[in-house]
Amino acid sequence: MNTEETWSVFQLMSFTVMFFSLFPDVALVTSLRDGMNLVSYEFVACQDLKKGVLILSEFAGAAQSLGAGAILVNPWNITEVADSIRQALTMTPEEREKRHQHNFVHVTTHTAQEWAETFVSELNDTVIEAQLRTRQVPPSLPEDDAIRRYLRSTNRLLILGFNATLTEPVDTPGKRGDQIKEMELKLHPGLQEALTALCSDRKTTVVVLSGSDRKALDKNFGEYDMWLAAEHGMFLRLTNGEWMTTMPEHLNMEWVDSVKHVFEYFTERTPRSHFEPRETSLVWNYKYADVEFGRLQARDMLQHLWTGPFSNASVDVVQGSRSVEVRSVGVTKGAAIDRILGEIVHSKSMTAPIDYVLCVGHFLGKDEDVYTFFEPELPSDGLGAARTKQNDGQKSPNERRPSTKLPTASSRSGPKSSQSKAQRASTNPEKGNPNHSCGNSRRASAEKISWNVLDLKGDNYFSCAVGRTRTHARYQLGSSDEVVSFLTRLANASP
Ligand SMILES: O=P(O)(O)OC[C@H]1O[C@H](O[C@H]2O[C@H](CO)[C@@H](O)[C@H](O)[C@H]2O)[C@H](O)[C@@H](O)[C@@H]1O
Repeated sequence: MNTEETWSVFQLMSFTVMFFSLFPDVALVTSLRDGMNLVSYEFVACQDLKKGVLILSEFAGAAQSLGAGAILVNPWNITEVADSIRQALTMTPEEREKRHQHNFVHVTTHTAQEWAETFVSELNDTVIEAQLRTRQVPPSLPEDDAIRRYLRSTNRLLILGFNATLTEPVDTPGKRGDQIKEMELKLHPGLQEALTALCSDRKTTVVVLSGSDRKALDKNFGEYDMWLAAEHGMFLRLTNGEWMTTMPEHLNMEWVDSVKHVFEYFTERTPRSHFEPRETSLVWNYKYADVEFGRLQARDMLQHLWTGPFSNASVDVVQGSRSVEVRSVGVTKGAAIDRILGEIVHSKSMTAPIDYVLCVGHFLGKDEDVYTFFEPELPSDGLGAARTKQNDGQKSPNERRPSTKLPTASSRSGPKSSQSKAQRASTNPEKGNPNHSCGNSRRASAEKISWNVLDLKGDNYFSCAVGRTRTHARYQLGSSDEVVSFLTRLANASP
């Protein structure tokens, strides 16, 4: 482009901005096909004063991002277009303001910089996914070695997932019908004895770290002497204590109502699917539905979500093999474990390092960060090098397990812990039940613990994925039945 051409483009842009800012009450974009339609964005950007209304063809690419504030029309439908013009011209100032505000936030936050960052982040996600695909299937959990090392250690930590780790397999013959009826997660009946024994061992700390809500964990594990970490670790309690929150500060939950609405819509239209509302995430689950239909519905649902509720929200969408989960950015098991560990060490007044960690779960990809948290070295295949969107606002990979010197109530207010918040849990899952009344999460002790909290000597760490072969875990087990059998062996081996 020569100087003259550059100047003409500049003049044209200035003219567009001036024109859009001063004159129109309404912009009517009726393209029959359109890649994006930049004019719509320019129009929105210029409406700070006039709050003009955008009528936008549903065939324009911009409809996906500005659809929430614009009036969307099918340009072939002349009556609809005419109606929308009337609607726009007679719209109340409040409605104009609300619609404008929604789109203005989108235009001003989705900048070129943001686009570039998202692009790189998604590229990284793709690399990680590809690496996971080609990653070798990890070997089976070496049970004998895991038991031998367990017996030799003196301060052990067992981190157990719940769903599909400690529950009965869905496909157990004769059990499927029951599961469909109840849709509720239930502890595998074969586990009670082993769990009781493991939990009552003074050298062992057991944590159930689950995406489930507090109520589900209370119901299934309330009688054991263990730690419960609900909602991917956002809520924590010792079973004889009260729930506390480990939630990062400023967790944005404004998206919840609109996503709920879409989930309810799809639940009604997908037989045997169900929707699990939690406090920090929402899950639409189609594991009992027709899988093919469920997948089609999930795809359709995601399109709805991206064009509507997600357009301005800072959320992570985690697609499971039979579920769609939406969480605020920053809600992962790996992000929470640091804070959980801090609380455990503090509460137990530990004076010796944890010398054995077993971490077993059927965790979603985003939660696999809990496996890598305890790795003494970051993976050398580059998996740890990518900073993905899910990590935004959390630790960078190189900080992934920095806290071997863990923490005190006071040291936890350092740079990393400044994201966590000691506060009373905001909502009581069982209203009216005094046993669940929310408690103060952290004792404000000034005492400092400056020894290494973890001393796993490399080999005293067993991360194990259940029913998954594409994983960052070191080992795998086929199903929760195998978990039951292993935990039973572990419990029986202890003196
Ligand atoms: O957090 P947990 O209690 O240990 O459970 C692990 C996850 O279970 C659920 O996801 C799993 O089942 C889904 C179908 O029901 C499947 O789509 C997904 O791939 C599985 O990982 C649950 O939806 C997650 O929130 C749990 O974290």
